[in-house]
Amino acid sequence: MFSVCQSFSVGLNKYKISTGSPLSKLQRQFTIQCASESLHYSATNATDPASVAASINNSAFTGGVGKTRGDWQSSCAILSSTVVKQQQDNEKTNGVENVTVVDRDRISDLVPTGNLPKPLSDLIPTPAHGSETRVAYQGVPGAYSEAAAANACPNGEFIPCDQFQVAFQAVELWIADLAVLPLENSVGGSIHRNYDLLLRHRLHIIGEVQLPVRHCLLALPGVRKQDLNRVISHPQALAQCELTLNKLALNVTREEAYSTAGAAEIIAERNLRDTAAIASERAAKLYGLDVIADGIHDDCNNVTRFAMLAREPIIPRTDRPFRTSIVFAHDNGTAVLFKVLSVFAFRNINLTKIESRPHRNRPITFVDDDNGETAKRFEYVFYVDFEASMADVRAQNALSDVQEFTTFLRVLGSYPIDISPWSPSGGIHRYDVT
Ligand SMILES: O=C(O)C(=O)C[C@]1(C(=O)O)C=C[C@@H](O)C=C1
Repeated sequence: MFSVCQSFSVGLNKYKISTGSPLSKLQRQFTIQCASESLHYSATNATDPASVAASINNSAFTGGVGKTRGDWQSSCAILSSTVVKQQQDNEKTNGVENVTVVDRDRISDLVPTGNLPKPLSDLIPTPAHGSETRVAYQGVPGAYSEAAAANACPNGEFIPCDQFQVAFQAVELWIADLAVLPLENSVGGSIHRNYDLLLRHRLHIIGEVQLPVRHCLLALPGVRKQDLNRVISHPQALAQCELTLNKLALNVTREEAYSTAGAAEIIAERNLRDTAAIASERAAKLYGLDVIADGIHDDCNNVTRFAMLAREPIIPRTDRPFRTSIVFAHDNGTAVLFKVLSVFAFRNINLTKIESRPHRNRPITFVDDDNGETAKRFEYVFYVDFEASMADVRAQNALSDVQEFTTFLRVLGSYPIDISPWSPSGGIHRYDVT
């Protein structure tokens, strides 16, 4: 028997939750009703309707998306199911889509509160443990990732991790509240490892940091460029400085290190007088090295985009520019990728990034061609970023359509775009060799 226990509202929609009998020790079935439909939801560890309401609100836009439209609505679009329906009717009559703000608590959020963007940090949840937000990053102090973490959370406590995966795990295991990890660089391109890890872990993107990266060549005090046999750094940093290193005409081999600042640390610890590191000025100060060439990155607009990852998503809004990141896969079909991308184009939603990675569970399929021969086809998952908030009905409807063409769809996060003032990171022709 179900009994009505709790009502809650999401934007303009009112919902009632009824609790049912337990499915198991840990699971209980709940029914959520709104004016137009009834959805079933079973929650692990949830014992009361209030915590179900909270977890629904949290997972609403970000959970993995099920196979059917019903699953999709219960996991992703519940916050706006009525709004979407009304909107679709409007679309039919007007051919135009409006932007609707959906916020779980306050109708006043329907009204944008000002012209200026708010700082990113006002969306970072306050940690329950009461102390500073703990931010995991890959590398050691002096790494660009540490600078990005400080940018994301100026008063944070920073936790260095030796691998990207460890930073993911630090958040999952509650050692950290956030992880700040690089996704792409304007010169070096995508950091594929982190795209793969996003899919393997269940963290949510809650923000981004676009960090201008200014590389320096560092060596022990007194070392001149003609003393060098080796330059060591993170592979991204080596790639970002490739042309400039050639121009400097150093007679050096290039070797990879796990972090730019880690490379500086190695030189200091081992007293390597024939080796330079590509790293930040801060790394030079921390490890007692000299800057022997400053601004050695190939492009003065050298920017790395970092994702802020958390265990819980943030509630998307429309009072500032938002980006949404999704990942999807599809089965064989004609022009599926084109169809998927067109759902954004038709709604005037700007795509800012597309990345494909091998489909881990199904990297290759075999297809019979017209000559009766079997060909191998590579299979991919696609990561797409687009400029719209999941609180925007255009984005909700676009994803509803994407669902039609795909076999797997997950919203990795809907988060404010970093629009902090731009200062170039110096660069080519600006180095000064001693
Ligand atoms: O080694 C560092 O300092 C890092 O923070 C890593 C990293 C990266 O992975 O791309 C971050 C920013 C720069 O693009 C170079 C390296």
